[in-house]
Parts: sequence; C-alpha cells; structure tokens
Amino acid sequence: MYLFVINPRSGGGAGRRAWLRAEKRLKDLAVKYEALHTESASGAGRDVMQALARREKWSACVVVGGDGTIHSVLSALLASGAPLGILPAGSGNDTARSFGIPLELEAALDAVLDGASVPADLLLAGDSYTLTAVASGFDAQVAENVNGGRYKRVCNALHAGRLAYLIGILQTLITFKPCRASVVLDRQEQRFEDVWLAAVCNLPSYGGGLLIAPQARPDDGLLDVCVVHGCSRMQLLRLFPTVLKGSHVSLPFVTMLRGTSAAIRFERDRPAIGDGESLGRGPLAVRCEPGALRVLVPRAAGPGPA
Ligand SMILES: Nc1ncnc2c1ncn2[C@@H]1O[C@H](COP(=O)(O)OP(=O)(O)OP(=O)(O)O)[C@@H](O)[C@H]1O
Repeated sequence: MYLFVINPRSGGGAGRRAWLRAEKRLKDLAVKYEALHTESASGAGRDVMQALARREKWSACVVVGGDGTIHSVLSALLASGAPLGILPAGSGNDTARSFGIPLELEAALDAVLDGASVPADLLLAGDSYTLTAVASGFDAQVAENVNGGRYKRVCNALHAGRLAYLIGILQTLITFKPCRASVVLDRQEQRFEDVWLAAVCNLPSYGGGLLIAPQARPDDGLLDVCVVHGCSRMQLLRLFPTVLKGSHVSLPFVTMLRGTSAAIRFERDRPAIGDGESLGRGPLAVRCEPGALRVLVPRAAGPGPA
C-alpha cells in the first residue's frame, strides 16, 4: 500500500496536474494506494503522521510536489519508517535531481513502483529535519523574496521555475548587506568577514539546480558547508553562473568545509531556510543524521546522486 501526499499548489499547479496523470496510471496498473491532498505545510506534517500511523507497513510515502512539500513530511516519515518516493512537481525539484529521479512523471512513477530503496542522511536544525540544504544569509533572503514575490507564480505558470530564482537573486543583490559571521564546524571555530551566505548542504544542489556543494553526497554521513565571504557585489553576481556548474568552489572568496555538525552565527539578524522553507531567524545549529531516511530511486541510478 502506498500513501500519496499531494500538494496541488506546488510548481504553480504542477502538483495537481501530475496527480491526475499518476492516479490514472495507478488505476490502470491496479496499484493499491491512499491519496492525501494537503493544504499547508504545518497541517501536512500532522495529517501525514496520522495517516501513516493507521498501518504498520507502507510500501512508501510518495510526495507529489517540490522540495518544500518533501520537507513538510520528513518528521512523519522518520516516525513511521516508510521510505520516501517522489513524483517531482515543484519549481526547483532539487531533491529529485540529486537522487537521479527523473523529472518526467511516468519515469518517476516507475522509480516509485519498481525502484531501489537507498539510505539518505538528514540535516537536523532545532527540531526540524531538512533533506537538501539549510542556508542562511543571501540565499535564504533570495528564497524569502522569491516565495513572497508575485513573479514566482507567473514563472511557474510559464513553466520557468528557474527564472523565478534568477529574478530573486537580482532583487536581493541590490538590497542585501554582508556582515561578519562565525562558523563552528565539529567544535572548530572559523571567523569570516563580509559574509554573504553560509549554506549547510546534504545534497549537491538547491534553488532549482544551483550546484552549491558539488561534492555533497546524501549518504556519506557528512554535511558540506559553503561560505561566500569577502567579495564585492559584482564578484557575487559573477559567481552565480559558476554555481550552475559548481566551479565556484575554487574561487578565492568561497570556502568549503565538511564535517558532521555546523553552527553559524551572523553578526546581524539573518533569515534561515531548510529545503527552501523558512526556519526563522538567528543562529543556526545543524547536525547530520546519517542514514535517517530511505528514498526510492530508479534501479539504474543506484545509491547516491546520479
Ligand atoms: N504538504 C504541503 N501541502 C500543501 N502546501 C505545502 C506543503 N508543504 C509545503 N507547502 C507550501 O506549498 C509551497 C510550494 O510547495 P513546494 O515547495 O513543494 O513547491 P515549489 O516551491 O513550487 O517547488 P520547490 O520547493 O521544488 O522549488 C511551499 O513553499 C509551502 O508554502
């Protein structure tokens, strides 16, 4: 028995459309499933927890949505032990991308019904689990601006989810001010001047395919931290095309760190996000929880990201 969790709003309505197609195929194949349409992130966590508790064993809990929708069900998945399946229907879909799950619906459904289950680490910040990356500073401000901006809806309607993030980057570039920050990695403190962003990553990409930590692997028991510091606005602007390829890691104003826990404290109040969803403001303490989750991936993709 599969539990499908559908966020009809994800990807500007892509979640609703994907489910209509998936449901038809599930019926054709006589697959046993329950469907749960969720309306908000907070309500979804509780509803999915209750739904999963009604049965001892689930083949999988399958999210029809984007990274934010996956984020909303992580605690429930951990409590039940059910593996995560993904039918990517968001604007970014970085979780699916990192696990080699096809963005095309039929192929993604094949991975759910006939895939392999691989272990994945999670990031724990406070009492909140994150699968892709916990970020604070510029990138969190971009997400806050994109999620609050009207252009996200327009871009989603035009099937140009990535464009929304590019607009958000330009908007934030004009207004954001860098400041001092300290990063404590496995109890070793490093201080940085003029910090634009600090991202604690479990998967290589976020923000719709930005390869912020190209070496990050979901099953290595480690988190990868990317700190961008001491550069000008123009240098930061020129950094973005390099993040699409992951080649920013060799720039002199980019420091990459790796460990099992990271605490980040900015001198000024900064927003933080996990999987693109708000984690509030203030200092961040993030720990890697090795192999906490299982994810269904295409058999050909094997363990780890494709
Ligand atoms: N389970 C849920 N049900 C309904 N709404 C949710 C749920 N989880 C999160 N949301 C809200 O729906 C919004 C969109 O969902 P989601 O993040 O999955 O799609 P997206 O933003 O289009 O794609 P992505 O996160 O991959 O860029 C979230 O930002 C959040 O506000």
